[in-house]
Amino acid sequence: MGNEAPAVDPVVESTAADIAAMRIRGAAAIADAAAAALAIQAERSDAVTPGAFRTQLRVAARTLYETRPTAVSLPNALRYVLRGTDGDSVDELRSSTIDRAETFREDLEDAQTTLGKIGSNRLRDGDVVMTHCHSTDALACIEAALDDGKRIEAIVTETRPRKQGHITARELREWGVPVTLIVDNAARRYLDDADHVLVGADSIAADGGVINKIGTSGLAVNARERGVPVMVAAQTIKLHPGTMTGHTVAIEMRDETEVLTSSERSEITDLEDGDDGFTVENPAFDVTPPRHVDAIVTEHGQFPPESVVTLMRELFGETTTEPWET
Ligand SMILES: O=P(O)(O)OC[C@H]1O[C@H](OP(=O)(O)O)[C@H](O)[C@@H]1O
Repeated sequence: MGNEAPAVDPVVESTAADIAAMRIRGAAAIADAAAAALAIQAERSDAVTPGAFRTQLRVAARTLYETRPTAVSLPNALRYVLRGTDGDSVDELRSSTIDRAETFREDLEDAQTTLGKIGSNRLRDGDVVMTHCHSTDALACIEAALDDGKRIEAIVTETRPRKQGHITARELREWGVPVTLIVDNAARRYLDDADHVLVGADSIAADGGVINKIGTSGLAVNARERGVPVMVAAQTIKLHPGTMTGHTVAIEMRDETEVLTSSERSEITDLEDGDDGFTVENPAFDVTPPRHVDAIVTEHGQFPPESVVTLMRELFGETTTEPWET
């Protein structure tokens, strides 16, 4: 009995469920929600010994970690908070965890503001920006450019299958930015009207490869062919330390119901028992090779993708076992 994994706070469970179902989505928002959930776990912990507190926190971190595999901001957030958990008593552990989570969340917000200012330098008055999916880091660049009085227009891809382009369009319209919404397949046609492609990232690999919403790599290849620069807005929590030691970034495969309804499926297969010869694949992300990316904009400055590894080493050092695995 004593060896059973301790129960985690219901808020941790519900945050994990919200991340998995994408009610909380976007790499930065996921990291923020995970840190907030760990703080609540710490605050409400019923552990009576430091060992029990730490075990409970590790189980909470693992619960959050197992929700979605691609955005490295999630493990980076969990690692940051857990490594700051310090003290000899439950009370000390509790308050250090809460403080650390708060610091993380504040830094996250500050980093996005700084990144936005840096990224806005690439945008000139009157520029047209093509976006893909919904990225708060990418939008921070546009917001900063607008704050500087620049007029910006946007071409927004719908971003199948979940149409997060609609979120981008709504936000840009709230800021008064003229928006043209297009289906993903129209991107190449409209690149001639764009001065930049601006996207976010879920993970950045050590070789400068950008892991972002499915369709980004095709868009970047087309942009290169059209001579339109591709700018990736990514706070340093999107840097994937594991890729420095040869790990690849797992690409999340999501449910086929995001792509087609069951009645659409049965129109295709027309078989009550299903059809073994018909498969739907729904990868949520793809990898854009560094040669198709012009700049990665972080809160520490802009980097050619190939040089991002230097920053990665500086910030993360050598990777070790994750705290929730021990
Ligand atoms: O952190 P921010 O810039 O907000 O978002 C970064 C990326 O996270 C999103 O993934 P999803 O919608 O969670 O699958 C998109 O791929 C977006 O570009």
